[in-house]
Amino acid sequence: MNMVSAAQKKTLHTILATKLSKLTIPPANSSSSSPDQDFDFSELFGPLPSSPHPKDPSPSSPSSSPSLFLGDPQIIHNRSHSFIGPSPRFTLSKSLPFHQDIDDSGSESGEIEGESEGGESADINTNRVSQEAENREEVSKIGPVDFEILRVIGKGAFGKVFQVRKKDWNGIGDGIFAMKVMRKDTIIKNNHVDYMKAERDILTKVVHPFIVQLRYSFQVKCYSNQS
Ligand SMILES: Nc1ncnc2c1ncn2[C@@H]1O[C@H](COP(=O)(O)OP(=O)(O)OP(=O)(O)O)[C@@H](O)[C@H]1O
Repeated sequence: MNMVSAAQKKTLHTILATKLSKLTIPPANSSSSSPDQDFDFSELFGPLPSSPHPKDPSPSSPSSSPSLFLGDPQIIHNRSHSFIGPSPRFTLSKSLPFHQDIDDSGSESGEIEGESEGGESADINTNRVSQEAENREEVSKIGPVDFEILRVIGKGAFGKVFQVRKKDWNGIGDGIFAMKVMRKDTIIKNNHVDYMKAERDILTKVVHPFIVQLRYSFQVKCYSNQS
């Protein structure tokens, strides 16, 4: 058996050490000019309330500093989609039970789409068929004003996810939801429209204890911050 001599080992270590010392880690934000621009929804929701702890989502928490909510959530893993969405040969249903275009007059570009997915504590175990009928009237009124933004809970390739509380206007019921907000202009620009519609359709229709159900989806006009 060939044994590596101590001298050879030392040489290998030296080569390895030289190569490693030349490795550089690029700064996190060096890849694009303004990647967070697509994830800034302050014009829609205003500044987020301070709530550093998920169990204490009260906006009136006195101890938090502004940076806790103005900053982004801790990103554990960044994904980047390089694919171009599903093939257009799949015809997607337009008559989604929970989908409503709040602002039909707005142009596609510049609108912001929000989707509310039942969070863990939201009641998503009701019978969907009867729920559809029950909620039809409710759905016609659903929009951003019906949700109180509590905190940012995540960021994906296409949008930011907020923890929100549904307001109990008419005694219909409130609850904690996850609201995913995406910029339609970015989705269109990146050719991800079919992908987003497929995700919306699938999450609306699939009822499974391991898959969050999409309860509402709506779009609003983007209010640009022009100074
Ligand atoms: N219903 C939810 N309940 C709790 N957290 C959620 C929920 N939906 C999303 N999140 C959090 O927000 C993050 C971003 O979600 P999002 O759906 O935008 O992207 P993703 O599924 O992680 O990745 P991709 O954008 O590649 O599909 C998730 O990784 C998760 O941490």
